[in-house]
Amino acid sequence: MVQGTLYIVSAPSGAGKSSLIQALLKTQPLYDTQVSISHTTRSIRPGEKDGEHYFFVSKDEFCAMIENEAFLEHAEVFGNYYGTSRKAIEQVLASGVDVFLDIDWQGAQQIRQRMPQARSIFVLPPSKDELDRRLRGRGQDSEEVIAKRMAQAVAEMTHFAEYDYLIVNDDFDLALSDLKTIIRAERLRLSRQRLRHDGLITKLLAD
Ligand SMILES: Nc1ncnc2c1ncn2[C@@H]1O[C@H](COP(=O)(O)OP(=O)(O)OP(=O)(O)O)[C@@H](O)[C@H]1O
Ligand SMILES: Nc1nc2c(ncn2[C@@H]2O[C@H](COP(=O)(O)O)[C@@H](O)[C@H]2O)c(=O)[nH]1
Repeated sequence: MVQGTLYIVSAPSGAGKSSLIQALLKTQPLYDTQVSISHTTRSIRPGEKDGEHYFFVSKDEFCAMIENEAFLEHAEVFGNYYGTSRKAIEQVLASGVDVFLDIDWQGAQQIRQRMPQARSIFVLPPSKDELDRRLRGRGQDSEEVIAKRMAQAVAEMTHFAEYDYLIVNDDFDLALSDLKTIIRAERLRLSRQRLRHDGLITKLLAD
């Protein structure tokens, strides 16, 4: 079985990374691509479901998971804790499915150290004004939370060069097409194709 590829997607809050990942998943079968569901201590937003958008846990539960080394990576973002379950990711990758992580730059650095084979994508907004408009347009965060996220946006964006790919999410369909192209190219990488088509290559090269 060829291992799935782990994709890290980061962006300043509101740039559209979750929307892009969700749109991509609609075009891919579940047996090919899945998104990781993180654990978080942040409060649940209207419309969010526990176990679907996040696993919403208390700080004590989160700390216990850190102690039990249950996270592949974890970080404090905008005053809340977020983490990626090690077991869930390892199981899905082992079954050959590609997994997307919607995580911040701190988590991305931890994953790169532990899994250098992971691929990473940074999503930029077309402008700061548009980022602000999208955060407000989403209508899910208070003024205080929006201000905190805008204040952190530049700090997040300074890490763009650490990523393998850069997508500017101005026109959504174009950005989605860029994301699909990246996935397609990664799947066509010689090393993966060789593993996948080992039998065929052996036959073709036989005398
Ligand atoms: N290309 C686009 N043009 C206009 N609006 C967009 C575009 N992409 C996303 N949006 C909208 O911007 C808002 C923020 O998008 P989204 O929630 O996907 O951002 P995010 O980067 O995942 O944020 P967070 O890190 O806070 O989870 C949403 O209302 C979404 O519909
Ligand atoms: N390091 C991690 N960052 C994560 C994880 N899950 C989400 N995030 C990032 O947090 C912010 C805010 O998300 P929101 O849902 O509260 O808007 C965003 O940048 C996410 O990418 C995680 O498991 N680890």
